[in-house]
Amino acid sequence: MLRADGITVRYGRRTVLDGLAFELEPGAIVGLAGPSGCGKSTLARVLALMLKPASGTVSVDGTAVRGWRQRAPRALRTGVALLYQQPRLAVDPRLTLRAIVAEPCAANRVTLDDGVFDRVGLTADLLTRRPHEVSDGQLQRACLARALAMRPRYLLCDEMTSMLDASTQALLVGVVRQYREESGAGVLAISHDDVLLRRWADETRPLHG
Ligand SMILES: Nc1ncnc2c1ncn2[C@@H]1O[C@H](COP(=O)(O)OP(=O)(O)OP(=O)(O)O)[C@@H](O)[C@H]1O
Repeated sequence: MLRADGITVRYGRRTVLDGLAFELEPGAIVGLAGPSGCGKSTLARVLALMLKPASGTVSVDGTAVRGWRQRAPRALRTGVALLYQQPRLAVDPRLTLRAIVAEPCAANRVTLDDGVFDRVGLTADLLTRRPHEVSDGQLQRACLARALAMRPRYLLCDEMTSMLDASTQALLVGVVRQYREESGAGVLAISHDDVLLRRWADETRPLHG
């Protein structure tokens, strides 16, 4: 279980999350709904151990998180993956797509399973290109491959498909669902598109700060 309790986040004087509790069960795909600006991305960043809340606790499969960002223990940090709306902001523009996918595996001494490229539909000719030589959809496939290569126990998708055309959306959602079936990972899906969310998630929960 990926669990957050009593999470409060402030940006300056503004409180965005106020004592929020949230649970993501293994094997579940939970949609997160709420108006723009209510703190969905903020919660995703807290759950991914990338943003330290002003107060509150996060635990990953029963282990309480004590350090955040680079200070989070590797086993906790690599167990939770976060995918963003804009893949171009999430990659090093100098690297090839293959290197982008391989980087976290190398840093964490995880063997890269080449099957991950097939899984997201990245062909060999795309893997030698750099981000400016591919489309947003192709780059987002690489970001998903990079996340899945680490076999996360929880996958947090923050508007992962919002910038993409319908067929790439469907492909990526299908890949995530299949990964969930095989691995029993828990998935959090954040999207403005209610229709997509209903199709994608087993249940949708409102965000109450
Ligand atoms: N780094 C930051 N510094 C200051 N304010 C921020 C920061 N990040 C987010 N905010 C503000 O906090 C509030 C919550 O932002 P957040 O991105 O979590 O909301 P959201 O529900 O994901 O919104 P959207 O659906 O529009 O993506 C917003 O008002 C936003 O402007």
